[in-house]
Amino acid sequence: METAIEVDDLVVRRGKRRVLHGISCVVPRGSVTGLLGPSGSGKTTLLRAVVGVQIVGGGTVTVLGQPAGSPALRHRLGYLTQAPSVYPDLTVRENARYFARLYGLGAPDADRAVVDVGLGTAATQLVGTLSGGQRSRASLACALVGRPELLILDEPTVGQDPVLRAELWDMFHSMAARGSTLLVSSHVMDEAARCDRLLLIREGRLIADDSPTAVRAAAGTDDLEEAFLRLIKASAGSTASAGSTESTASTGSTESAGSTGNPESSTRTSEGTGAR
Ligand SMILES: Nc1ncnc2c1ncn2[C@@H]1O[C@H](COP(=O)(O)OP(=O)(O)OP(=O)(O)O)[C@@H](O)[C@H]1O
Repeated sequence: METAIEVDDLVVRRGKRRVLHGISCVVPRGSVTGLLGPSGSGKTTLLRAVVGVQIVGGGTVTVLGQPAGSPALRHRLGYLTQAPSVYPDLTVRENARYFARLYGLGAPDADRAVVDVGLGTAATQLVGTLSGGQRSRASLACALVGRPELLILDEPTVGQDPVLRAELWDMFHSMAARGSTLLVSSHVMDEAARCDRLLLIREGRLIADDSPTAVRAAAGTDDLEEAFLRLIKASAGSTASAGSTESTASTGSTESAGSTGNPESSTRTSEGTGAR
C-alpha cells in the first residue's frame, strides 16, 4: 500500500484548548477515506493540518512524501473548505476558469469541472445568485479543476440532494480509480459506507481507522451508524478522565499557515478499530 498521508502523534491546540490529542493514521493512495465524527470533534482541524494551514503543537504530518504545508505540495493538493471559496461577482464558469489559469490549465479543464459537479446548466450564472448547495458545488469545481493528486474535502455534500450526493460520490470514486487520493469529512453516516477507509474521530482522538466492513465487525453490528454510536460510547469511558481537565469554552485564536513538521516522521501503522 502506497501512502498519501501519514499523521504521526499529531497534537493541535486551538485557542486555549487541546483539540487533537496525538492522532496517528495513514491514508492510502488512490483511496476515498472518510473522516467522520461528531460536531466539534476535530475533523476540520485535522484536515487543516494535512493541508498545512494549521499550527501544530506536536507530531508530524507527511503528505505525498513531504512535510504538510511544503510549497512543493501546493499544485498537488486541492482543498475544499466548509465556507465556499468562490467569487460571488463572477459566474460559475469564470470562477472555474480563473482557478484553472492559476494551475496553468485551459478553459476546457475548467468547463469539464463545472459539468462534473452538476453545474453545466448554471455555468453562466453569477455565483452570488446561486443557492447554497450550488455555491458549494461551484467551490468544489474550483478545488477539482487542477485534477490534484490529493483532494481534501471538508463536508463537500452538505446541502446537496440525495441524487446529487450519489453523483458526487460516484465522481470521487472515479477520481480515486484514476489514482487520486480523497480525504472527505462528513456528518452523514450513510456516506461512510461509500468510503474505502474510515477514520472516526471523537473529542480529538481517533477511535476507528479501518474499512467500513471491519468497523461493522468490530462494533458487532451491520448498521454503520449504530457501529459508530457503539464505538463512540465505548471510547467515551476511556477518555473521560483525560477530557475532564479541558475547558469547554473556546477562545478565538489567530492562526496562520505553517508547516506541520519534518519529513523524517517515523512510520506509523493505523490505530486499529476499537475503543480506546
Ligand atoms: N479558531 C478557533 N479557536 C479556538 N477553538 C477553535 C477554533 N476553531 C475550532 N475550534 C475548536 O476546536 C474544536 C475542533 O473544531 P473542528 O472545527 O476541527 O471540529 P469539526 O469536527 O470539524 O466540527 P464540525 O463537524 O462542526 O465542523 C472545537 O471544539 C472547536 O470549538
